[in-house]
Amino acid sequence: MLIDEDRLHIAIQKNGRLSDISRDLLKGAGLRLQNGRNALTARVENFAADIMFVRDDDIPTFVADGVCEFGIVGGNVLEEFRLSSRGPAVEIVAELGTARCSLKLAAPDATSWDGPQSLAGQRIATSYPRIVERWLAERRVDASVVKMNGAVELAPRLKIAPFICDLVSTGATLEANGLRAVADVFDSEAVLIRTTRSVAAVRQELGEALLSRIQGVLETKDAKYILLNASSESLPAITRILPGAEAPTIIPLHGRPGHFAVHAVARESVFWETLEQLKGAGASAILVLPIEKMML
Ligand SMILES: Nc1ncnc2c1ncn2[C@@H]1O[C@H](COP(=O)(O)OP(=O)(O)OP(=O)(O)O)[C@@H](O)[C@H]1O
Ligand SMILES: O=P(O)(O)OC[C@H]1O[C@H](OP(=O)(O)OP(=O)(O)O)[C@H](O)[C@@H]1O
Ligand SMILES: [Mg+2]
Repeated sequence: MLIDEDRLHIAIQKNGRLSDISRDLLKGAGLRLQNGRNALTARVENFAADIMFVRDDDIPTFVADGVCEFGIVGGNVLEEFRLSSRGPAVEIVAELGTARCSLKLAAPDATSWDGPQSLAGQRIATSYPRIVERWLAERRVDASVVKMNGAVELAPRLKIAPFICDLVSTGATLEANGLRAVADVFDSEAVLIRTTRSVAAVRQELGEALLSRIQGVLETKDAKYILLNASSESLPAITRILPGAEAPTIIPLHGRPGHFAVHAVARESVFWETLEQLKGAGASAILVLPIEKMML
């Protein structure tokens, strides 16, 4: 497939933790991908866009160079790229609230730790040398950083370095390797990035359309439509409880003076506890409905 000037190009991870997240987000935005899992590119059937399936480390470069207008990548990979000399021709246009993890400094359980100065003169193995070097410089600690591309947790056992700095979410990998986290270096989540290079008008327009759809998907992720009935006295308390709702619509109930139907979009998760609170405040006939699409 040749690069087509009239189509958008979106870089996503081929195989790994971000692959399904990225495909699902594009699917949620209504994009139907043509090719299967093994292709390196896919044409979108119903939107003028092509998808590139690449290693996550290459995604910021593709977007910064303008080869792809959009990409989905971990904030950690983007930050490491931004600290490189290639310059920041990339902007974050949406935080995806998923693939949350932290880059943490860790050491074998028995290693003593009295704060960052414990690292002075030590070696630290990591796949994110620039982030770690910045963290050390901010704390004026002089330590050496050893780059490893994977299996960083093995470094202390292999005597490559007594400390590591790697991604942690549940902590199970650290525990399995007899390591404990001693400091948080960088918190990360998946992000949608866009090139800051100028883009041909047709692709600029496609980009705006895609972004608006993706923002709609993110807005509706936890959003629910709530309907309930309430008396005029209970309305103030009820509207205070509605989670993340903007001004609700309040409609008089036919044949029941002083009683209203309340319709509201809740932007946050609606838990059973919230329904119980609403009921306690005088609401009845409470319905919580999923929202399929939203465009603001
Ligand atoms: N344990 C985790 N929990 C949540 N998110 C994670 C976790 N580990 C990594 N991530 C996020 O997912 C991204 C991709 O992780 P993955 O392990 O698939 O990358 P990779 O092995 O470098 O893949 P590639 O082959 O594309 O280079 C990471 O950069 C990070 O943002
Ligand atoms: O705290 P945990 O929940 O145990 O997760 C942390 C692990 O997850 C990531 O690796 P991943 O599983 O993506 O495998 P990889 O090393 O092949 O990238 C990361 O590099 C850690 O090794
Ligand atoms: Mg990678």
